[in-house]
Amino acid sequence: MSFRVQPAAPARPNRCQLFGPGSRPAIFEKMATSAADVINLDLEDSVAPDDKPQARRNIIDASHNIDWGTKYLSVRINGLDTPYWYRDVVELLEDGSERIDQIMIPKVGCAADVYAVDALVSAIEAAKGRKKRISLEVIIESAAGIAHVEEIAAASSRLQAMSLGAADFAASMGMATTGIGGTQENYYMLRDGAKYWSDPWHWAQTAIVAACRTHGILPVDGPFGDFSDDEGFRAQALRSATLGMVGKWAIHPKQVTLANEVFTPSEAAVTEAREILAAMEKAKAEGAGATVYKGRLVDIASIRQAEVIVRQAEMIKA
Ligand SMILES: CC(C)(COP(=O)(O)OP(=O)(O)OC[C@H]1O[C@@H](n2cnc3c(N)ncnc32)[C@H](O)[C@@H]1OP(=O)(O)O)[C@@H](O)C(=O)NCCC(=O)NCCSC(=O)C[C@H](O)C(=O)O
Ligand SMILES: [Mg+2]
Repeated sequence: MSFRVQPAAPARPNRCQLFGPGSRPAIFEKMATSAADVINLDLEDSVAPDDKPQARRNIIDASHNIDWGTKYLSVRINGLDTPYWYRDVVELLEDGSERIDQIMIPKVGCAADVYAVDALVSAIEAAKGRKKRISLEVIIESAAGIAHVEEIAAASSRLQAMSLGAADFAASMGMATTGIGGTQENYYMLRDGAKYWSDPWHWAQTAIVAACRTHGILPVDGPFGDFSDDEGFRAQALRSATLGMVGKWAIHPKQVTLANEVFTPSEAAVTEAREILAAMEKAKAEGAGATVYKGRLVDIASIRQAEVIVRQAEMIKA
């Protein structure tokens, strides 16, 4: 291990982030009673330009009047290249209730983007005497974002989560697809005439996970656009979980259960992790640093792997 200890990510469940347009207040109550851990009310791309002022007011009202229970309540502001973002932050934090937990910044391209929002949030919090410290989350969804992912992860002590936004990412990278996540028809290897599909999102996800884990941030997989394809969603989410991501967005309520299922460690996985920990305790007592569990090697690194699963399960139960 490096002399610089890897910081822990925030200990709160983030298995599913359910999105809804700020211009569609009729669904806010449904979002609040959903099983998602995080709610993202949107002011950005799901809201038409003319509707943005009203969408802000809808979200401000909802922060006062809707019972959001234990949900982590996040609002996606507009990008820093638009004329909207500063009013989003000012109105939300001057007029919105203390129930707002987090601001999501889209299309972050460098650390200074996060710094700018942090500075504005800090000034409003101080001026208004807001009690709760607002956290930030960012979306990596551009070539610049992925190129600067590590400096972005280190940009602010407010930063808690980072998502991959597959749609804008594909556009910014010039990828030849209109698909949002999942298998892409033309991304395959050919062997003996048979196609083997590969995962074009894998490298970006891995870069995000590494940056997040280095700086104690939650890595999250973004949207899966085809909400009629449950199996496609599940496959994408399982790959993300295997890579170290903690959750995934839902752009339709039917995706919430799927995400929660994948990002909640199964009883079998938790039992196995606990058995590995017990086997290693026994090995340690016998003076050994490694042992055999179900015919395979487990050693001190296996303790750290098993602890990831047990910690995740305990945090979700708490
Ligand atoms: C995708 C939708 C527009 C679909 O809405 P709708 O046509 O109403 O769907 P259904 O008729 O199937 O709805 C069934 C019931 O569920 C309720 N509903 C719908 N959506 C939501 C929701 N988000 N949360 C809670 N409840 C919802 C309906 O009211 C129906 O209820 P009932 O009548 O009582 O049965 C819509 O789902 C939607 O707007 N989704 C969110 C879109 C969004 O926020 N997009 C932004 C995030 S993705 C993105 O930005 C890309 C990213 O940045 C990137 O670059 O990758
Ligand atoms: Mg986007």
